[in-house]
Amino acid sequence: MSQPTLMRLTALSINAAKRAGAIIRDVMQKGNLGIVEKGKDDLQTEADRSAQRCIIASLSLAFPTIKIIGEEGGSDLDVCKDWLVTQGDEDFLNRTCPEQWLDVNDNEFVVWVDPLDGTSEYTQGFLDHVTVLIGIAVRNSAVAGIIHQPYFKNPGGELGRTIWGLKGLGTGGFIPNEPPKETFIITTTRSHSNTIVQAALEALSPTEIIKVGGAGYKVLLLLEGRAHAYVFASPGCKKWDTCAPEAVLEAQGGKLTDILGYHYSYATDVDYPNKKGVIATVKSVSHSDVITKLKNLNM
Ligand SMILES: Nc1ncnc2c1ncn2[C@@H]1O[C@H](COP(=O)(O)O)[C@@H](OP(=O)(O)O)[C@H]1O
Ligand SMILES: [Mg+2]
Ligand SMILES: [Mg+2]
Ligand SMILES: [Mg+2]
Repeated sequence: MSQPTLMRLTALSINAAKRAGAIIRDVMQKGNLGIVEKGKDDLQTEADRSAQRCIIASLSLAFPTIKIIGEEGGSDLDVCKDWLVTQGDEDFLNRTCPEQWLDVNDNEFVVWVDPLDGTSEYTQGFLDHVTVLIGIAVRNSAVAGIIHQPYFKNPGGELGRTIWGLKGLGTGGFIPNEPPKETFIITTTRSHSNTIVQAALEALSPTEIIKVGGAGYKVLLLLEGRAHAYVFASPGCKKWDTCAPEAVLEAQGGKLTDILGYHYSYATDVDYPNKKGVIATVKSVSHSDVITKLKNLNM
C-alpha cells in the first residue's frame, strides 16, 4: 500500500532539498551570484532563486493541491528536467508513519520553503552556515522538517548532508548529541544583531556565544550538542526560517518558540515575520527558565 501523504511529501522534500543544495554549489562554482538587494540587510542571489524554483516545481508537480510558500515569492515553475525531482528518499519511505499523521487532508498542509538560509553568509564565503530548509506544517503546527547542508564535508570527502525530523517518528541524517552540563552556550545571529538582541544575550549570562548565520545552522548546533540555546530577540526571521528547524528540534525533544514562550502558527493565512523573535533550547535546558529570564526585555 502507498504511504500516507506526509511520508511521501517528506521523502520527496528530502531529495528536492539535496537537488537544491547541488544547484547552490553550482552557482557558487560558476562565480556569478547575481545579487539583488531585497531590503536593508536582506540579499537574494541566483542560488536563492534557482534553488526555490527547483523545490517548488518538484513539490507542486507531485502535490498540486498542497499550499507551498517560498521565501523568494512566486517562482516560474517551468524548469528543466534536470531540476525536477520526482523520486522520494527510499530510506525515509521505508519507515512507518506515526499514527497521528495517517489521515491528514491535502488542505491541512502548508509547506514553508527557505531555498537558501544564510544568504548573507553565502555571499561572504561562510559556506558551512548555508542550509536549505523545507518545513511541513499540519494545520498550524510545524510537524516535519528538512535541513540540508550543501557544504558539509562527509568523511569520504563528498559534500552535503540532509537532516530530517518528524514529530512522533524522530530524526535522521546526523548523530544527535547533548551539550555539556557545566556550560551554557548560546548561538545567535552573525549578521543581524542590534541592541535588544545583545541585551537578551546579557540577560542569560552565557559561558560562550557562537555567532553564525542562518536559522537552520543555529538549530543544527543545538541538534549536535554544540550549543544549549538559540536566542534571537528581534523580528527579522520569517516563518520559512523556523518551520523546518522547529519541527526537527522538537522531534528530538527540544523546543522553539517566540520570546514569550509561544509557538508560532504556520497556518496558510499567517503573516510571514516572526515578530516576537526566536528562542530555541535543547531537551536538557528548561525552556521556561530561559523565557522567564527574558521577561523584562523590551522587544
Ligand atoms: N533584520 C533582518 N532583516 C532581514 N532578514 C533577517 C533579519 N534578521 C534575520 N533575518 C533572516 O533570518 C534568517 C536568519 O538570520 P541570521 O542569520 O541573522 O540569524 C536569514 O534568512 P535568509 O538568509 O534565508 O534570508 C535572515 O535573512
Ligand atoms: Mg533571505
Ligand atoms: Mg532564512
Ligand atoms: Mg533564505
